[in-house]
Amino acid sequence: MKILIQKGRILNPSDQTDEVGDIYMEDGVIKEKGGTITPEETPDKVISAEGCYVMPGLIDLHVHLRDPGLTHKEDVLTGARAAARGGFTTILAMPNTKPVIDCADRVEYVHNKARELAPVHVLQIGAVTKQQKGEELADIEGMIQAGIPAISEDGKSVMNMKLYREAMEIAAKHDIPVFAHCEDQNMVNGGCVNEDEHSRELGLPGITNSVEDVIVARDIVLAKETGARLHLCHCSTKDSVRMIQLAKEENLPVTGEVCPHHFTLTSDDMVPGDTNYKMNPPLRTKEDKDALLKGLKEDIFDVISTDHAPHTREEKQKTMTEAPFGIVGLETAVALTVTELVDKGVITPMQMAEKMSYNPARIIGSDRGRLEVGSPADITIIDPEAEYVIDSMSFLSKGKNTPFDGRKVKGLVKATICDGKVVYQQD
Ligand SMILES: NC(=O)N[C@@H](CC(=O)O)C(=O)O
Ligand SMILES: [Zn+2]
Repeated sequence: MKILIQKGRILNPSDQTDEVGDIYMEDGVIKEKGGTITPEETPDKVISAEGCYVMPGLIDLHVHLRDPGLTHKEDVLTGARAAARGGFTTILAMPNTKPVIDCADRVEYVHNKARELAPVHVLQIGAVTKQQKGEELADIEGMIQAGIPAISEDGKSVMNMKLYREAMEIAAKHDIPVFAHCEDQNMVNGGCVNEDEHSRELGLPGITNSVEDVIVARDIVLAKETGARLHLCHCSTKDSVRMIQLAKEENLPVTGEVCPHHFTLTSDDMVPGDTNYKMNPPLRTKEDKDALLKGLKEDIFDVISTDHAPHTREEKQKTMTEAPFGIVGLETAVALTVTELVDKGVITPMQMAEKMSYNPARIIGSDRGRLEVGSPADITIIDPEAEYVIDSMSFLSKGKNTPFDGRKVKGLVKATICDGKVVYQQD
């Protein structure tokens, strides 16, 4: 397969180049880049990218594929198709499945299924403890042998610090990152939304900032002591921003991510009773959101991830206290990032390419996330000027649970190319 992309705005974080030109790829590898390219042989496909960003294929470090066991919500194939439509060429699957991915066989199950069916790269993350019970360590080294890019107990925190530190030591020894969902399991105490005037008004149990902050602090301390690379998932509080900044000033191996819903919405936007505004961590206050925006602008946050968390309509029709936490994100992340961050001047298009591709690649030690001659042809083409209304019924994901249905946005994925093959093209 030979593909020529013409006249795009090529954004390459690895050498910070931002220039209009062509890219030519053959057999899954970028062969030529820049200027006007006239290939010797006729390409199989020519894509006009005039007025579009051409970025290294987006990488989402935080996706719930629900496979095995909860495939009525999502499976490897539907999740990967949604990813391709959302501009992602690599996604990392969290291990809170049924059963939990806590041993090599289960990692291999996902990797084999993805290799066979998925249009994009799927990397399975391993759990920290067996069955995510927080009692004994999972077979971390076995899973590393099977190719996990990271370990995570996402969905909860490992509350036993001694056990967690042992896991961090193993991660440090093998130089894989620990992805941390920061939530004190005792302090959360049945909370379902942010603790503030809205939770009090609606009589809903609240989640304080300290539920997140104490674990962020704890995990940074443990990363400092063990040397483990710590990646803080879905940061939502203003103090988490300050703590990551402090850790970076000390040159600790700490990175942080923010999800589009947390930089777009606050608890003021919640529609009472609408469980599509219920996710973990919860939508916080304007003060918190402003701190996240500052953290994104100043590169305190390295990553934008989706925390794509599909649930069924039936489950999401339950009450605010009973419905599960989580919203889908793979098919709205690009638009929300363009609309809320790039268009408003919070971050540049180059920073978008860094936070959605280059930095995630570096965190997992991948050579992707760059547009260089000789690198794998994982490429995302985005029209930043295209305006449209988000329609959850058009999602390829099985999950339609989003608070952004009907929202007017800018920024459309025109095409996603993975290993030199067009895996999605907008028609
Ligand atoms: N974020 C969520 O609200 N839910 C996630 C778990 C998680 O990422 O914490 C899920 O698995 O549904
Ligand atoms: Zn989480």
